[in-house]
Amino acid sequence: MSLSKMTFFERFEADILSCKKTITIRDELEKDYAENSLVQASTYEDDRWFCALLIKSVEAICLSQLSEFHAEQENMTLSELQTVIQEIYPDQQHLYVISYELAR
Ligand SMILES: CC(=O)Nc1ccn([C@@H]2O[C@H](CO)[C@@H](O)[C@H]2O)c(=O)n1
Repeated sequence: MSLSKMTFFERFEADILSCKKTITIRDELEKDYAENSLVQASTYEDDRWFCALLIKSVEAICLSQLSEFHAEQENMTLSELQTVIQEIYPDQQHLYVISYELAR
């Protein structure tokens, strides 16, 4: 079964709802989202639902491949994104780029 729920840090909620953040980068434990499936998004801090997302793709990535293009889709600079990923997933080289659209 593919996953049907995803949590985000609350600080990213506004960017997701305004479509400024259209990808998330996750590890092995959170890669099993099916393309074209609907996923319910809630905040990590208090598990508050805030939107439904339509999964567009899930692609494996090596940290060394992280680019300005990914950062743009995160509404961050590349160095901000590298810092965030280092904080959430220290020492992990293999991650997954999950792209999504806001479901309306
Ligand atoms: C709350 C939880 O369980 N996990 C995560 C993991 C990641 N992210 C965000 O995805 C991007 C790349 O990782 C960055 O914008 C991250 O901050 C998130 O919001 N929540």
